[in-house]
Amino acid sequence: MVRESVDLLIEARWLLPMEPADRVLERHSVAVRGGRICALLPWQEAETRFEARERLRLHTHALLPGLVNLHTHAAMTLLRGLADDLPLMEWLQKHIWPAEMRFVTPEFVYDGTLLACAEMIRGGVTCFNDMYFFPEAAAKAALEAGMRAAIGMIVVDFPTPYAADPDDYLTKGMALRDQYRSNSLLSFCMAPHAPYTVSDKTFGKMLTYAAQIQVPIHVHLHETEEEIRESLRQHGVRPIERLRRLGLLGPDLVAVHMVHLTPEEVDLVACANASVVHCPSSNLKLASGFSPVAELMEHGVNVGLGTDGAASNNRLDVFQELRTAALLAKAVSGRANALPAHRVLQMATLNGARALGLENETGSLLPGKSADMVAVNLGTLELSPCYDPHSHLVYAAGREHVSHVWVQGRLLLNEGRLTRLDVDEIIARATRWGRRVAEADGSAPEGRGQ
Ligand SMILES: CSC[C@H]1O[C@@H](n2cnc3c(O)ncnc32)[C@H](O)[C@@H]1O
Ligand SMILES: [Zn+2]
Repeated sequence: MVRESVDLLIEARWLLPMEPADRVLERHSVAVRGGRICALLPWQEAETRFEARERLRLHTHALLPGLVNLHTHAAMTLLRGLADDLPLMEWLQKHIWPAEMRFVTPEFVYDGTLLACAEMIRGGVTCFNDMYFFPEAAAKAALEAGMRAAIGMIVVDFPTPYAADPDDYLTKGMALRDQYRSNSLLSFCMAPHAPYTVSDKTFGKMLTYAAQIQVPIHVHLHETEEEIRESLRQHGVRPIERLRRLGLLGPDLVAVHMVHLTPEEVDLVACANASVVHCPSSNLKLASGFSPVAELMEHGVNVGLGTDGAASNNRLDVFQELRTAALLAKAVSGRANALPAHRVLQMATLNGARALGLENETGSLLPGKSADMVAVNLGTLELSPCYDPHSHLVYAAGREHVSHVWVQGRLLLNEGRLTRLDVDEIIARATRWGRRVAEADGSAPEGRGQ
């Protein structure tokens, strides 16, 4: 019998395809050809059917789709730890926005995003949904890192070093999207920052553009009680109702945070088929509150997971979000069976891909999809024995157990080592930025050995 040739054959102890959420394939292989998954089959069958150019035996590992970080501001790695222990508006207005006005340039965004990519790849993330200034620099860094990214065409209704006014933001975003239109790793989102920074008129324009080019609309929404109070004062309605009236509440909406929701709002979001991004660590750290995630999911809402930026988390660690989301859902709903491990993993993979309109490309291990995958070693001291790989991935493992990462079949992490990125160079650049920011902030870190 003539064997079919493939580029890569990976034998994994456990394959977790994520479709359906709780499926576990034991002692199965994944065959990859031309950057795509071509088959999932038992080790023995793979052996007889395929002739592999390269093979990998991961006999203590779980292999699953790459994690999707559904909301981040990647370049904020360079502002990590600058202002902690503050509520959202004080954090933004007194610390983060002034620092961004002063330091954010294309170089800052490129260096910060590359640092974020290195951190995320080491943590098993293959795709991130970004919202930040100078998105052209974020796109360049993501491509250099070999990651999949959804780049935000951002707008706020005030001038920043990136753009002068809403039309300027939109023109720049649309030009960037045109430039990368046929790139297989980059997709785009319309990204109005939040209800308190974007006017009705600007939301209207963004909706028109988003419908024209068929991209999701990525926005912070119902993050704090204060946001809702301000909206009631200024617009007479809560932000979700305001967006509904403006026509934004629909299947293309990717609403980040959604912490404070009435039962009627949960119904509205579900009926609209909108997606929600749950960012549990950011919500805890900024004391924003607890999103009713289990309730949203029980109503059929597509909920993904995000880290938010490194200045409000302070890690870009989706493994941490998996565990925190699972534990919080139980405490918030009062039910220990709320959000079982396989469901949380599906949130961080397939649901993220769905929200970005990428579910035919990534988010699960199915023949025909891109080979965006992560291997996690469950054979270590603290993870032995393993009865249930879903359980271990959510409740016991951490990003330190990620061993291999592939995007489009290209190996980005090999036995814990980044294959494309120069870690020392990334650290050196981050340290230089750190010195500049700290000097301006009056807290130069000489005493910390830098
Ligand atoms: C328009 S670029 C993105 C903008 O968002 C800021 N930001 C970071 N984290 C949050 C958050 O949790 N809520 C609202 N805004 C946030 C970031 O600093 C940039 O200014
Ligand atoms: Zn955010």
